[in-house]
Amino acid sequence: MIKVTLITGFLGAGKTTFLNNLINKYPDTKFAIIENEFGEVGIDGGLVVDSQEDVFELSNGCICCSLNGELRDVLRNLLNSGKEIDHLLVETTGIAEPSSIAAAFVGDPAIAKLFELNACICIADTVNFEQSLQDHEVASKQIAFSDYIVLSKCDLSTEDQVKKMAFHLKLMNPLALVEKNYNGEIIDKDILNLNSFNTDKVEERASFVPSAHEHAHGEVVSHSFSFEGEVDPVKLEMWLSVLFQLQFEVIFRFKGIFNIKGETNKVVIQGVRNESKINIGSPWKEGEKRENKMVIIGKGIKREPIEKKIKSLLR
Ligand SMILES: Nc1nc2c(ncn2[C@@H]2O[C@H](COP(=O)(O)OP(=O)(O)OP(=O)(O)O)[C@@H](O)[C@H]2O)c(=O)[nH]1
Repeated sequence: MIKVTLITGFLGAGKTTFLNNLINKYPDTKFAIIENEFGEVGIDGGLVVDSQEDVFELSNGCICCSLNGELRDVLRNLLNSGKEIDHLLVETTGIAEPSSIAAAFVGDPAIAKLFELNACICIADTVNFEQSLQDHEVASKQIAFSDYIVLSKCDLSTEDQVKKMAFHLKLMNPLALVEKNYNGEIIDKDILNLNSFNTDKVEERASFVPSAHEHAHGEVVSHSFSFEGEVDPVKLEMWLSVLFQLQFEVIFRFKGIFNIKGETNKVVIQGVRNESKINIGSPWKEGEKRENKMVIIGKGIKREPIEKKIKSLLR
């Protein structure tokens, strides 16, 4: 299995700088890198530090739309090349939606068998981020989808600005870890093994989610819910399939841990665009409060209908 780390973030946020530092931090890891650029001529590939690495460029389009088929071809070619690869880094264009790229790794069984999506990292520029958020919805989608948010250019902002931004981002995406970064240096963390899509990691992060919370940024809102009771699996499945099929354009991220009727273990569900990933988590411990937890981040999502829906799931 080749682990995959997606690196997203708005235009000029510091993605290539971060990626280069990542490559330097792991000299013994054999990387393959996919650089996606929107213009006709790819230049980011040339900016990657170590020419020893296999750099694939997907230019003149954005992987999340027109190039998704091409991404699949590159992945297949990578496998067929017979090259030894430990880890794949995918740097998206600044205007890409990471969820649709992630969906290629989760939704295509041939790819999912060989590539394991490990984490999605968003580089958020402390200097220009507020403006990008206001002007471009995709900047919110990148934050909403990521498991790990790195604040870049902290050396160019005041400590107070950085603190405020970190606080704000945690409200926007209560599931993500937010870290400060100065000049692209790598934080002292095992970035290649964040394992954010693993069931136990989702469970761990969910324990930090507030029980009831709403945070809005323009039209983008993040809702968290926490409720007791046994959830009916058929009703839950029906609701989520409708939600993911019909509303994936407005739901940027979904993660939930459920206490399902008749299940001795937690059930962990993650939404990646119109795909959902259902896993059996750890067993409920004796005496543990069997609390369902759910986070939904998206555009213009109202809280009340979901609260009503929750009640019907418990009946
Ligand atoms: N001072 C400072 N500059 C940074 C930092 N991170 C990146 N930069 C600079 O910001 C500029 C853009 O950085 P890149 O790494 O190319 O950004 P990117 O997100 O890959 O850019 P695009 O591919 O165009 O979207 C470069 O001049 C970097 O040197 C940082 O933490 N501090």
